[in-house]
This record gives sequence, C-alpha cells and structure tokens, in this order.
Amino acid sequence: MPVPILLVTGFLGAGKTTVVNHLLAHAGGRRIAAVVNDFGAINIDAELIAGASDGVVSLSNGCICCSLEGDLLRTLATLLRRNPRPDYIVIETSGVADPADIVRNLMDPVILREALLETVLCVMDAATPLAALDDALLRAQLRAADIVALSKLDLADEGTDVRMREAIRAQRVPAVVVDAKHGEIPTALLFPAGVDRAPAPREPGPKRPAEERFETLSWTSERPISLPRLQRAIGRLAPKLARAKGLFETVEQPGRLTVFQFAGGRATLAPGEAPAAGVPRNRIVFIAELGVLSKAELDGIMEACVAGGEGS
Ligand SMILES: Nc1nc2c(ncn2[C@@H]2O[C@H](COP(=O)(O)OP(=O)(O)OP(=O)(O)O)[C@@H](O)[C@H]2O)c(=O)[nH]1
Repeated sequence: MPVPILLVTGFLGAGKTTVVNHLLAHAGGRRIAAVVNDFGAINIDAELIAGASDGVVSLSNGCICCSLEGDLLRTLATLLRRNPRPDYIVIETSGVADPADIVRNLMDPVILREALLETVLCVMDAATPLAALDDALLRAQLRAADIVALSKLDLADEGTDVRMREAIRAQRVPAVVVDAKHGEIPTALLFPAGVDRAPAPREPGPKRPAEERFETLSWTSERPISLPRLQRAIGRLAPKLARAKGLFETVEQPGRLTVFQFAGGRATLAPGEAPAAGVPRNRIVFIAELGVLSKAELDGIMEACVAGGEGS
C-alpha cells in the first residue's frame, strides 16, 4: 500500500506548523513523518515542531516548490526506506509555495509507487483581509486545497467565520472549509483513506513561474536581547514585515530561549527550551516583500536590541 501524504499549504504565518504540531500530538500510535520546509537559511520550523526528533525532516534554504525539487524527492525516498515505514507523511510547505508545483513534483514515478498525495490542506488565517483573497499566490493555495482550515478564529471578530467562508466560496474553491482553532483538525479528516484503499493519483495542474516576491533576512547573535528594546525594534520593523519568527535568549530570562512569532501583524512571545549547543543563541528570520527591507537596516535595528548594543 502506498503511504498517504498530507500536503499542508497556506500563506506565511497562517498556522501551518500549529496544525502539524497538533496532528503529531494526536497521532494516536500512527507513525507520522513530517517534512518541514522554511523559506530562508535558518529552518526555525523544525525546531518549533514539538518534540522534533528523527520523525521530522527539515529542508532549509529555499522553497520546496521551486529550488528544492530534488531535495524533497530525496527526502521522501529516505523516509520511505525507513524500517518500519511511516504510516503517513506530512509535508509542510513554506508560506510562499504554490502547491500545484509540489503536487507536480509528487508525480515522480519512483515516489508514486510508494507514496500518494491523499489530502491538500490550506490553512488560512481567518482574519486575512478579504481583499487579500485576490492575491495570486493565496488563490493558488486555496484552489489546490481539498480542505481549507480557518485558523485564529479565537482572535477574530464575531461574524468573521461566516464572512470568510462566503469569500472562499465566492472564489469557487471546491474545498471543504473547517474551523481549526490552535491547529485542531480531526486526524480522520486529514487521512480519510482506510487501510484497504489507496489514495487516487491527481492532476498536477499547469506549470507556473516560481514566485519571486519575498526575501528572507536572517539575524543571529550571541548576546541576550532586551525585551523592551525588542518591542521598539518590532514596532519599527512591523510595517515592512510579512512574517518573522525566531528563538533568542533575553536579558530578563537568561538560560532559557524565548520563541518569537510575528504573523498577521501580531507579535507574540512564548517560553522555549534551553539554548542548544553549536548554534547561535539568537536566531530570527524576517520575511519581507523583495526590496522593502535591507540587511543593513535590519542589522542596525536588531543590534540595538542586544545588551551592550547601540542605545544601551
Ligand atoms: N490565537 C491563535 N494563534 C494561532 C492559531 N494558529 C496559529 N497561531 C499562531 O500564529 C503564529 C504563526 O503560526 P505558525 O503555525 O507558525 O504559522 P505557519 O503557517 O507555520 O508559518 P510559516 O511557516 O512561517 O509560514 C504563531 O504565533 C501561532 O501560535 C490559532 O488558531 N489561534
């Protein structure tokens, strides 16, 4: 029997990793292998997958849909050679990926014999401005989906759910739309095939030029960050950012990492693990539309956040 693949797509910061984490936490004894892909040199997502171990394989340095076709296929082949073989494979794409390109990659004859795309899930921030649904990338992600999961409904105004469902329907998206507060989607919905049924192969769709709209800037440092200064820095950077995430140590809480997230215009901090050896203590990835934020400007603003930095 081919191993069913779940492809998780959705715009930058929509809540894809949160869905994958929920799925892995509720695996119920199934062996689920996760392949996560970040758009950037530092693969933060692999670290944000709770209890990431040998079950999570990360692809960094680009977006699966364009530059890493070979890498994705090699990674899948390695996963499929594992003994015991995974029961399911989840591929989390980067937020700038067009899923049609990945669907086409998965039609590789060698992979097809052993693994088949079962479900394409598009995670969508419920508070996404309705006008953004006209964006070509977002539309491609929605159109490829079998299931659209509305995230962050807990943060949305009353009526958002209904408005968003109507807007998605107006785009003639054939998918089922479900709520996914904090990544909660029933596993049975994502992997509906019984053991006696192989998922059907699907149409790969037309080839599109790779998206070249966003760029990733990384910032690393060894000195702890001051929280009030970080707040000021994020205030200055926010208008230019599509997404940011990272791990760092603060002056206020030495010896522990803090997980930083900036998505949908909202910044959050959460406690993380102890710092790992061999990697910089502070690692933040910033994603912006091409040409909007320079590395020099970013470095200037971020260096002012570390103890002993400018403005201390
Ligand atoms: N309140 C709330 N926050 C959520 C929900 N889903 C995700 N988030 C938060 O949104 C932020 C981004 O979530 P991720 O799961 O990392 O998003 P992502 O789509 O994987 O991000 P990229 O891979 O960078 O594109 C994090 O701070 C999450 O905790 C939700 O349902 N409710």
